[in-house]
Amino acid sequence: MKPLLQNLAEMTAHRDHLRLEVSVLSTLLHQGRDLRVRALELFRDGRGGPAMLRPRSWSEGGQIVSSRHEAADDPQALELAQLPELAKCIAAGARSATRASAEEHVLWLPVWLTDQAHACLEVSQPRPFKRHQRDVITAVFMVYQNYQSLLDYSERDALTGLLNRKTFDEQFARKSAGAQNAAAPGAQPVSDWLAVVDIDHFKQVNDRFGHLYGDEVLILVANRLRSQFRSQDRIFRFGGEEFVVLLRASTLEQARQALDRLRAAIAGHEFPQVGQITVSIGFAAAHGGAPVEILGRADQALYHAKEHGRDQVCYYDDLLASGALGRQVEHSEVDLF
Ligand SMILES: Nc1nc2c(ncn2[C@@H]2O[C@H](COP(=O)(O)OP(=O)(O)OP(=O)(O)O)[C@@H](O)[C@H]2O)c(=O)[nH]1
Repeated sequence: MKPLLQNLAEMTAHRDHLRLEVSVLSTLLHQGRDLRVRALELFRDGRGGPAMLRPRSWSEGGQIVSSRHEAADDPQALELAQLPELAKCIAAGARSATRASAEEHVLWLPVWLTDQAHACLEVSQPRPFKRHQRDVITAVFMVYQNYQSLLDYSERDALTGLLNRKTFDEQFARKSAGAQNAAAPGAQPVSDWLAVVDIDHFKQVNDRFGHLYGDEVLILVANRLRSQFRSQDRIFRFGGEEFVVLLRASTLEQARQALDRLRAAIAGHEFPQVGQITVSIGFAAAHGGAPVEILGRADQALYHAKEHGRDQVCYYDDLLASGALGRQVEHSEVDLF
């Protein structure tokens, strides 16, 4: 068995959330005989749907394995309410919950990031936890949670709390590589879309009302993006007044509708002092090329939306099919880097 300190050192060497999770589970697994460990992801089933959970990684035959499914499609997902002790603990913002029966003793440790529990570690064994054992498990968990929050901080934009560009570069490159591996015969069709959302005439907001009001608009638009999309969609602030959404939708029409709903929601919102603002959106399928090419396509569609009246959603393939891009790209000032 590896010494605990060595396990902790290995754990904090990871810069990737899933590897870090696997590493903490593997460390916890060494803290008792017949111990079972799981990391449960907490998510919502659709916008406003019930709180759900699903095992994302778990111990199996002395190893840690991870689910191959996305949270929303995971057949192992269940409603949080089915684990009432854990549901109560999360509702109360508490640090741990337990359940004891003749066959099993369970300890749940929710992972809190700011004021939200995104995941929960579950440790169980057939006998009660000894005091020392529970203290060690809790201490390992605290190191994990602190490190998670540092990692999370480095991945986010300070103003809006959305994921930052660096995180986009890392996650999108990884996702694209995964999609290419999954492009085997019989694999599920990839149904991700990449949208670039850009506030129209944002410079005027700053010029007329000042940077503080400009910042406020950015925060409110970010909040709107968060509430408009589901938990499996990823939202990034790319810099300035530009946001990128990686959207999961089964069809082109669903993606278009989701993006147009966002556009209409922003256009219909009265921003304090500033009044009405609009956004232009360009989007493209998030597969069929290198990340930089996909981003370039969405950017070209955005550029077209800006050039043709703003406050609209444009899809790259539509523009290509209609010949609209051929003319535009020649004069394009779109900067890919
Ligand atoms: N308040 C605030 N402004 C920012 C921030 N980052 C970038 N900006 C401003 O965003 C503005 C972007 O302006 P432009 O790129 O000219 O675009 P625009 O005025 O939105 O025009 P279109 O995109 O063509 O509709 C500039 O005035 C930047 O100073 C920020 O973090 N806070």
